[in-house]
Amino acid sequence: MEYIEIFLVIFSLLFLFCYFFHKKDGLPTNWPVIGMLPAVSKNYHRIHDYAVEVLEKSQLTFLGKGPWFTNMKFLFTVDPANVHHILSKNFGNYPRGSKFKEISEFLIEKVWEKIESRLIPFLDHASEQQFEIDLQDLFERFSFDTISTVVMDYDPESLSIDLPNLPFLKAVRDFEEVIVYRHAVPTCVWKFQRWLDIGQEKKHREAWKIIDDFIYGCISKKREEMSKNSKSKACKVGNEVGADLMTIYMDEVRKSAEIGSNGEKFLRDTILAFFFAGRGTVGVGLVWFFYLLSENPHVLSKIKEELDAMTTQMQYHHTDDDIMWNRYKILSTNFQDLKDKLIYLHATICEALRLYPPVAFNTKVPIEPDTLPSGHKVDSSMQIIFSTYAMGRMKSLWGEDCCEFKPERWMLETDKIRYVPSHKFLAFSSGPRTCLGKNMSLTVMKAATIAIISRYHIEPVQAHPVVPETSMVLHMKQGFKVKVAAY
Ligand code: HEM
Repeated sequence: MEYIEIFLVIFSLLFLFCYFFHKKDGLPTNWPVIGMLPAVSKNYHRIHDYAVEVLEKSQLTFLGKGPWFTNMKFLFTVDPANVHHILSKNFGNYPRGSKFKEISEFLIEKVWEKIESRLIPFLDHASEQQFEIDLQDLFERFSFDTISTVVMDYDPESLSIDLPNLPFLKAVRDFEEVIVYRHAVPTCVWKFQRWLDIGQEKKHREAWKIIDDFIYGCISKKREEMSKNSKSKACKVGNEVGADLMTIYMDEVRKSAEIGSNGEKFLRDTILAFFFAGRGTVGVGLVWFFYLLSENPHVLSKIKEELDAMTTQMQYHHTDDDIMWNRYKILSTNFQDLKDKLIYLHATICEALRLYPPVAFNTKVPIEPDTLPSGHKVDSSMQIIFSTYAMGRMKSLWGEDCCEFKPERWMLETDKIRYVPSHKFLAFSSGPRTCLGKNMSLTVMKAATIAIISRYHIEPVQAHPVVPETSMVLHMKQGFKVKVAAY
């Protein structure tokens, strides 16, 4: 038999095999040898929405398998009972202890400073010159500068009029891209690439060096500053207005015998963890929020109504200059007012984070074998994946209108916020590992929203569909192009 005939026979057999064994229920088929690779490859470009379809059809939990040689097993779940079990009840079995302090509200003044000194001048300029801007890029730069200032007391000024291309910003983007790549390919593949120092792994090494040098540079600069003037504002810690996280943690390292000689590395790791956790997430949260507002002008009007009512009702006697902008400023730097009084704005942000959670999925690996409330057995050979994106879009959890943007679902009739347990609204995770920047993020998002909607009209100029990228942080695939006009 000629080779071509042998090939045709094998091909026909494979075709018949695929035809008879292909599952007709819309769930991915687990093929011999290649596992679920075909279904995943076919839907990779729309992986988040594919997760919604699969999990809706499989009663909220689905067991996925990679090619046999990788021995990859994944349990995808959006079942609130499983989430509660893993992240709270049996937390010890799904490790990584928290060594962080919650970011405190006193840092909000630094946030407003960034709004006034960076965001507003840029938007004024864009409005005067009438040029198109990518709101995603703008918010990424805004949150990059804000988080750097809050965490390291350093403003990289990435949000300047000329939108500079900073090596550190690029290194951070490269680094995040490689992390996603490592999740997507078998461990042996990326480890081999690392050994050869090629491709994504070479990029990772180079990016890591830039980030490492930068963070250590900031630490030693801060040390110098502190030793030069030990009584300066920067050295006062605790609830002192103006202290950044690095200063607070340096004080912790100085006091703690346990950290000892690892102090420098502890500081680097802690600063990095905050930095990575906060940098992309806030920007992405804001861009989806503004996209949803542009699609739902009635919601924007209601936020403005609430804001107007607040600023006119509240008596800010302690300001001499009672112009509107100062009222917004006072409101936006009052942590308690932002938290308790702007109920509709709060509901709107929660609703946006439900539909477009900045951290689209999260993974855990059990230490010991365990049985989840859904009956699924898990062990240490298995990765458990929570799709936060899919969880916000399950009909069984949020009702038939789950894909609609309805801030009212977060409100009680008494105009109070409806309590939703964190194992159902997973945007900030749940249990002892809940996001430590949650309150800060909500505050930053509210302050930025107040500043923007009170001054500008935003007009989308999208010529393409707005869709999420296949990545852990839910970026928009092609950004969000808009024009701004000052009122
Ligand atoms: C809208 C914005 C944000 C969202 C949606 C978000 C979401 C999350 C999620 C899902 C986790 C859990 C990750 C895991 O289990 O591995 C997390 C952890 C964390 N987040 Fe955020 N985050 C946001 C903003 C921030 C900000 C601004 C900061 C601080 C600058 C921050 C600091 C942290 C830290 C330190 C952790 C790790 C907590 C621990 O390990 O105990 N986050 N965040």
